[in-house]
Amino acid sequence: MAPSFSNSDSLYDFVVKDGNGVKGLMDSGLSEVPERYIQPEEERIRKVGTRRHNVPPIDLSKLKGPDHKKVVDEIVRAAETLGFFQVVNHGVPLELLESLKDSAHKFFSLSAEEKCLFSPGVSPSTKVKYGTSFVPDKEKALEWKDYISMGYTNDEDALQYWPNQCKEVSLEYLKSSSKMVREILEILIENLIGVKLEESRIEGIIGMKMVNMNYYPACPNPELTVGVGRHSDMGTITVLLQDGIGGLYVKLDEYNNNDDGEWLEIPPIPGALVINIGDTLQILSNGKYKSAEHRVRTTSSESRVSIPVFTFPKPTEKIGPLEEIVKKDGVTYYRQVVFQDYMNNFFANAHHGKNSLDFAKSSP
Ligand SMILES: O=C(O)CCC(=O)C(=O)O
Ligand SMILES: [Fe+2]
Repeated sequence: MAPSFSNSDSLYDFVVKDGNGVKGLMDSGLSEVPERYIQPEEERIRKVGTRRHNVPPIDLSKLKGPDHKKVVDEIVRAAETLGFFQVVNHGVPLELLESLKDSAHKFFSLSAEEKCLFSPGVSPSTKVKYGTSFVPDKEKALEWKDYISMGYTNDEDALQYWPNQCKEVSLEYLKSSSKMVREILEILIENLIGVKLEESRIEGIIGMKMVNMNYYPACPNPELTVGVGRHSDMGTITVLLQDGIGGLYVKLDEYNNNDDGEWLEIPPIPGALVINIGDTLQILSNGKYKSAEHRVRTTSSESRVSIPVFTFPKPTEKIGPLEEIVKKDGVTYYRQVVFQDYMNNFFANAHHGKNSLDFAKSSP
């Protein structure tokens, strides 16, 4: 029998406080989404009529060969416009991508009690967190998503504190994708300032990493809910593995000659990884590279998983437009902020498009 939640508070307790998540809600036999998940009209995602992003994925293996310059240009162009692109021959083994998706399903099929061993305050590490939605206590409508977040400090801690179902594969994913992240970042920075940044500065910009596993249960009313509301990622570069279900959208704007703010679906491509530019890189580049506004639709038929690796600056790092580019531009659009402060502000608010960047904007 479907449970009845006498009021919104008992639902909130069941999903958020007791750690049942959206998965627990669906497993309890629900046939329609509770009020608390219903998005206002303007945030709902219509599947019908949306176009797909049909630019072919960038072949990273061609960086080592006669097409080097062409591939660099493709990466730069994507970072300057959409802030989103897909890559193949990225150096992350294809079998690993399959194992990652399997292990995400394994983790989320555990009982709530087992997953709650990673809830904040219970988890053996503050870097490992099981949760639901984004910041539930700040959101009017909750997001239709559960997640496990695994912050990286060192291999030993990862193997000790990350969940058994996914620790080995996640660590391997983080390591093999990091090489590509560095390569892409170096290309983007060199294009911007004409030279390579010193090692210590690069390290500051990519010094913190985290692997997340997102789980979006099949939803009885996908037209009323969102998996993730519109947002940009706060870090430098995000690498994302999505399964074959689809539902990830990126917003077009004036940089794409599209003033209407149309949303394009990023279609799943077997073996490809999605790359997106985060707020940090928009700030460092003084606005030249665009952090991408994106969101996720829910689906009625099957559950979906996605597995991002986020690369951030170290929390103590001061980020602001690179001096070299400010000199060239003669104007600075962002102020210097300590990355920990940027993060605190990011997590203090529900998802709301690219408003996260306002925190770092220079006063006029
Ligand atoms: O599930 C996806 O495709 C994207 C998830 C996402 O945007 C995020 O975790 O920041
Ligand atoms: Fe995101």
